[in-house]
Amino acid sequence: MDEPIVRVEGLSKQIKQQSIVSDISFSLSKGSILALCGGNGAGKSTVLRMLAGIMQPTTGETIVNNIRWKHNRRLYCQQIGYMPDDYAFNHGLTAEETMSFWASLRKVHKKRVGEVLAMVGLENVRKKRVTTFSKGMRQRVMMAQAMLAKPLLLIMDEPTNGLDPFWTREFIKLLKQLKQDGSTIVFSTHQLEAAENAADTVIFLNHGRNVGEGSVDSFLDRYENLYAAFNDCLGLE
Ligand SMILES: Nc1ncnc2c1ncn2[C@@H]1O[C@H](COP(=O)(O)OP(=O)(O)OP(=O)(O)O)[C@@H](O)[C@H]1O
Repeated sequence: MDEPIVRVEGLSKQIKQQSIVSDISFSLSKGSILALCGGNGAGKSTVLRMLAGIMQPTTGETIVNNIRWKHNRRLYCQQIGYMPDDYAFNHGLTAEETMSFWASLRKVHKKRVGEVLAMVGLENVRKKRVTTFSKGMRQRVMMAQAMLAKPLLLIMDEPTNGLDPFWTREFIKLLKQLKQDGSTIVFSTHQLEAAENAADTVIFLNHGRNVGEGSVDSFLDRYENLYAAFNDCLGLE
């Protein structure tokens, strides 16, 4: 493997003495796509929040582009675009105004707002208020904001939630395009078809632990699909 661009070492999170995430480690080379897969409450969002630098790990380290979160949080976060699994939009703002606000915070040229809205198919509704958008359209606004600053690492929490089949396919195409352009991507999902179609490697999480990992191709050599692989890793029928 090339020199990894992302390194996660022994990441754990405890909240009120409860173990939420235990000893997660992985590394990613530039231009690779990792899917974190698991059911509700498996710990996916918690891992992604720690990797995004918005939640402090109890133990372990995250390193992106050789920058340790512990050493330089600001510079670390500048390497990353993060799409959370939920977001409360400001009622009054249009899609374009919402994106322009984020663009100004990140010192991104306004021209990029139109580019990313076009990438997620929202340029025709850019003058409409985001609060009038469907769940899937709001997801696409959040994807667009994560891509604004052309981050080295794109982290997306449940990006296909609320997307219809057309936009799920478009999303997969978009990820492949971003990968070709050199982005490294980590996304979470409980939709294993999305992982199968979009990711290079997967980690299966259960109760905050890694219960299986490998390349999608290596799983598909051994199993009919990722569902069968996931069930086997969890010891299910
Ligand atoms: N701030 C918190 N305080 C207490 N428990 C928490 C907190 N955040 C997460 N948890 C618990 O940690 C576990 C993992 O949560 P997390 O949101 O990371 O899972 P997830 O895999 O993203 O789930 P989902 O697919 O339902 O979004 C859950 O049992 C959740 O209730």
